Amino acid sequence: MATLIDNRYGKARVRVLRVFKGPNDHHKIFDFDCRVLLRGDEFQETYLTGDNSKVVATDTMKNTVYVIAQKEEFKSLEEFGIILGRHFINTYSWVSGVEVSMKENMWHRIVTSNGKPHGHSFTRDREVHTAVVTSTRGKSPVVVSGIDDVLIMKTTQSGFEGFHRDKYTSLKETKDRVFATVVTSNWTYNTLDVDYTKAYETLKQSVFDIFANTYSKSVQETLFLIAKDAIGKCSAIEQVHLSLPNKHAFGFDFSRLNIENKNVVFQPVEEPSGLIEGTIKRVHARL
Ligand SMILES: O=c1[nH]c(=O)c2[nH]c(=O)[nH]c2[nH]1
Repeated sequence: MATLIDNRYGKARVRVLRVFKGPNDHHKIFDFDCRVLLRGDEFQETYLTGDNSKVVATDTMKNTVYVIAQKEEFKSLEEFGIILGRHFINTYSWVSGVEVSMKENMWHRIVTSNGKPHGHSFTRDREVHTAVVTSTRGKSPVVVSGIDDVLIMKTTQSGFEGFHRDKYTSLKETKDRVFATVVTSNWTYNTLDVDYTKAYETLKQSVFDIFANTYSKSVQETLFLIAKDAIGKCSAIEQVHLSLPNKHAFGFDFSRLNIENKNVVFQPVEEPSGLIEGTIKRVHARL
């Protein structure tokens, strides 16, 4: 005997570039990858008997992404995910839930030699904006926003001292090291009335401000301070998860060559890296 205990299905890696065209060729773009998954008891039938009568073809789901992207006005990926989830729930009475997961490539306006950000020419680095919108029939959608692949490095004002030592410890204490990481974060909200773009920018600015302006006693301490700063600055953010690999760049060992180490030449090491993670939640004041 075998029984189906869970299922969901849909289309993944639907690539969309949506251009909102304003006056004077001033455009706003959303370049993203979208995954839509449907849930519903009646979808069990196709797994159990091959009866497809209630199956919304994944091809239809893919087409729907493009139709909604063209038809609707949205100011953020999060808003797009909410609209798309609502569409599936309203259109198919047997759909009980929809999960829309998106990854947006973050393009920035090219600044030409006149010093002004260009209206419709863009450049991008690795930064990715993520959003997962979970819609359940009869409930409010749940939004989780995130940021991935932001590379940052500081070349001083970072140390690591006073850590536990035992017979397996060889690491030296330092007050002055290179700190490089690739930021991955996601966060939840305590309200449905959110300016998602502003929340994203606030979180990113907290990463930059704390990282750049605060002496780091450990990656762990920096992680907590970033999340605390973002929670303090954006009242809609309820909880922040951060994942910070410690991309080591060790000082080269000049002693073997009898040459003075001036702490200006380092050996970046791809593997292994430290991996520091934490989840920080808002503490609500008791009334
Ligand atoms: O900031 C750090 N935290 C650690 O836990 C750790 N462990 C390590 O070897 N180096 C570091 N650096």
